[in-house]
Amino acid sequence: MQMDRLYEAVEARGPVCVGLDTDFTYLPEDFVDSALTAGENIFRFNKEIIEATKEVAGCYKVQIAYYESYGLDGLTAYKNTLAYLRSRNLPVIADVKRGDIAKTAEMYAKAHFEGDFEADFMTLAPYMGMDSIEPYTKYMREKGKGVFVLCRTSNGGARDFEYEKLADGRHVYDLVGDKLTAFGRDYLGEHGYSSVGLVIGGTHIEEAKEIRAKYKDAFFLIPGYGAQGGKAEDIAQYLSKGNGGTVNSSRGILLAYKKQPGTGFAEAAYNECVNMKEAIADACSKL
Ligand SMILES: O=C(O)c1cc(=O)[nH]c(=O)n1[C@@H]1O[C@H](COP(=O)(O)O)[C@@H](O)[C@H]1O
Repeated sequence: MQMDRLYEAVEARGPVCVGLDTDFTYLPEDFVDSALTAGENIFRFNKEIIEATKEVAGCYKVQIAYYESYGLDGLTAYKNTLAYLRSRNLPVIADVKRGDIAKTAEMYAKAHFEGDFEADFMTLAPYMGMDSIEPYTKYMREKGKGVFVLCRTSNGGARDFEYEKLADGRHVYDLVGDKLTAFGRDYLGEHGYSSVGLVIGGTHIEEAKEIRAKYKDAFFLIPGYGAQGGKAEDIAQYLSKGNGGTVNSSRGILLAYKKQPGTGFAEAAYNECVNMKEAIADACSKL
């Protein structure tokens, strides 16, 4: 089961999730091979980032928009990046944020859990309701796949809908978390975490302790570290003994070389992962 595998990867290598949100403009000029396409260069860059960070990252998240924006060339880079990660036995989250009626969701599940774009996990948006989530369970049962459902996101706009209060006093994000964790209880793994995980942004911390305590069996995907301002001491509160979640940083890792003059991008990415991992471990030890 992939959620058990992710738990074990975090236990072995730490909670850092390297976000491969690779825009062509992030590539150092002297790295770009002008004989190759944008997608081919992006894939070359990703391979170096993966090789440099694979001992210090629990998993990888590949944001599909960065690849779609380069058309078929970008999607080839997306496919190659997923295949490369899977061939090295590194857990990979397809950040595709899907959400649609059940029949269409069946196709999204097929698109991202088998074939050219097969990943171990995918991100989902819950707005259309539980029948838009249900079709993914076929792949949880048959192939052990997992999903991360947006619950309380890292952006400022989280306040527009997710923080709205219901008549019973709960936030809309509480409703999402309560429903999804109840639903996920049929898919618990041996480490106590369900194949249905939640996306909990690391930038809002008011209710961190409450959220962690309430959703004990939900593994969290925690974006917002670094470029969006999330700090290790805040994020640590969403983890449970340093596990139970994976902390994403994309620009902070891919562009680390710009803050480390004289250091190549792959080594700078490694350094950033190590700093992040140590800062989170230190913050966890102080809780
Ligand atoms: O689902 C996500 O991954 C996600 C949810 C959320 O609440 N906030 C958020 O930033 N993300 C993603 O996490 C990554 C954050 O990137 P950086 O801000 O560059 O570290 C991007 O791929 C976002 O699409």
